[in-house]
Amino acid sequence: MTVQDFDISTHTYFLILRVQAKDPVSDTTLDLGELTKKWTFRKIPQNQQPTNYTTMSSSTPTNSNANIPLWSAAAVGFVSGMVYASYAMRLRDRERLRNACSRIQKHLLPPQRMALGPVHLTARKEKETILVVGAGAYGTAMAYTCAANGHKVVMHMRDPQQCEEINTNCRNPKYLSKYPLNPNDNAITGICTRDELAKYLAIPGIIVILALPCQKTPLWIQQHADLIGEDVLLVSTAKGLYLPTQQLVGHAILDALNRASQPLCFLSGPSFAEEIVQGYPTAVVIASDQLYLANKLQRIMSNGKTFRVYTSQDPIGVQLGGALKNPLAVGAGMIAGLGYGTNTLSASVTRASRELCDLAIAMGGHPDTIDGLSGIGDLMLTCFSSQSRNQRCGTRLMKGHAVDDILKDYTVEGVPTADVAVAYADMCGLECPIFRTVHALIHKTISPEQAVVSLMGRPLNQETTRANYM
Ligand SMILES: NC(=O)c1ccc[n+]([C@@H]2O[C@H](COP(=O)([O-])OP(=O)(O)OC[C@H]3O[C@@H](n4cnc5c(N)ncnc54)[C@H](O)[C@@H]3O)[C@@H](O)[C@H]2O)c1
Ligand SMILES: O=P(O)(O)OC[C@H](O)CO
Repeated sequence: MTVQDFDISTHTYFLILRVQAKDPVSDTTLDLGELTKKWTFRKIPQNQQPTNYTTMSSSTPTNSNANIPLWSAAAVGFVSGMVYASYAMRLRDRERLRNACSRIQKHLLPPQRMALGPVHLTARKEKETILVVGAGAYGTAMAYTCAANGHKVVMHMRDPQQCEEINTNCRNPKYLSKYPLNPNDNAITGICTRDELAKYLAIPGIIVILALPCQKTPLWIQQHADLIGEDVLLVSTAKGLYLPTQQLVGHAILDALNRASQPLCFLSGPSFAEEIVQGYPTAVVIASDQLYLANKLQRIMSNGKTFRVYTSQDPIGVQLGGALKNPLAVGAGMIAGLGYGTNTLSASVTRASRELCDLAIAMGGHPDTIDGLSGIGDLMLTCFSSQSRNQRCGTRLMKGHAVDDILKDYTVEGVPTADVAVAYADMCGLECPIFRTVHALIHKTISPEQAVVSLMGRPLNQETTRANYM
């Protein structure tokens, strides 16, 4: 941040401020705004002075009087803001930088703030290399989003034919095949061999988006741990709880790497893959213990029009919200499969949201996170839309389809996650009647008729009583 120039004459003060800062992540200079007007500081009679800010005016100086104390106050404001901003930059914290810039702006009158313009941390300009692991529906949507923003995107998949098709015809033959994979003329490359994977994973600064089903993610990581450097940024999009060890997927990834830490982010929120590619405005959240990692991905993936990324420093809550909504969406589908109507669905989703909050908070999530995109937001999306595979699975189960047949047709994270959710509820001493009923219906330990009686016939109580605790 630099003061380019200022000039003080007896009656008039000319300020030309250019406000810049260095982005610690991209190492580029960010333009935060510019004050190019000539400001005149004039003395206002005591009884006309506003109480809480320094008065300046951009009118041409005529009879205005010099007012050194006012200028001093403004200068102190700017300098304190700059000191705070340089401190923020040392901390590599863009939020603090934003706050520092707001502090500077507080010393300006509203029209002057408008002249300066809003404080924008401009979008990252450099292009990244991004490796998307998994060429399913969500991997394709993630690759598309990153490629549309101009990044170099490579998708890794197991199937050589699928890979060939992507590289020759620019389409994923298995998922979202209607959409050409060259948004903004930036073609996505397919790779399928371990050697190619090793080559890309060795690129300094490579970002790896993991778009595999939750139950497959730790195994893939374990098989490729030797290729994944300790500074490779991993972004998990899996929305599930890992059944073999009953872990959050992040913990399972670290165990699979056999490392205590790794740059790791979690992307979650209400986002059907196809709607992303269709360009329907979509908002997601990316969480990391290290906020700067989430901030970095926020700038890489957001596009200002159709894809908006929020950041979070609650990776536990974001993982729990995205995973636990899935068995509840299976339950919503069961209601449709049993032929019930909107009363039943609305009541069930409302009570399900209470269970989701109670369980996620008991397991370490933050309440605000569960109220957000990765909790209630995604619960709404999947419970109310038959686009949801979890929702469709519930409907098919109630129509007599076998769960194994459904799982052969498509990924349903809610099925294995229901088992872990019930284990978590036991560990926390939570009643969670909807989770338990969905789990029992999936495993056919109760009939649909018994399920209705067990939910509707529970002891009567107040709506807001935290009766969920056993
Ligand atoms: N589809 C969506 O709209 C959506 C939205 C948000 C989040 N998600 C989450 O993203 C994750 C992936 O879901 P999806 O919809 O892309 O699933 P999908 O079934 O469409 O695709 C999964 C892909 O993973 C590949 N795969 C499976 N096992 C593998 C292994 N062992 N090694 C390598 N590749 C393997 C499959 O071949 C397939 O290409 C899930 O956790 C899901 O909840 C999906
Ligand atoms: O199709 P589903 O049920 O796996 O849901 C996909 C995503 O989780 C929606 O955000």
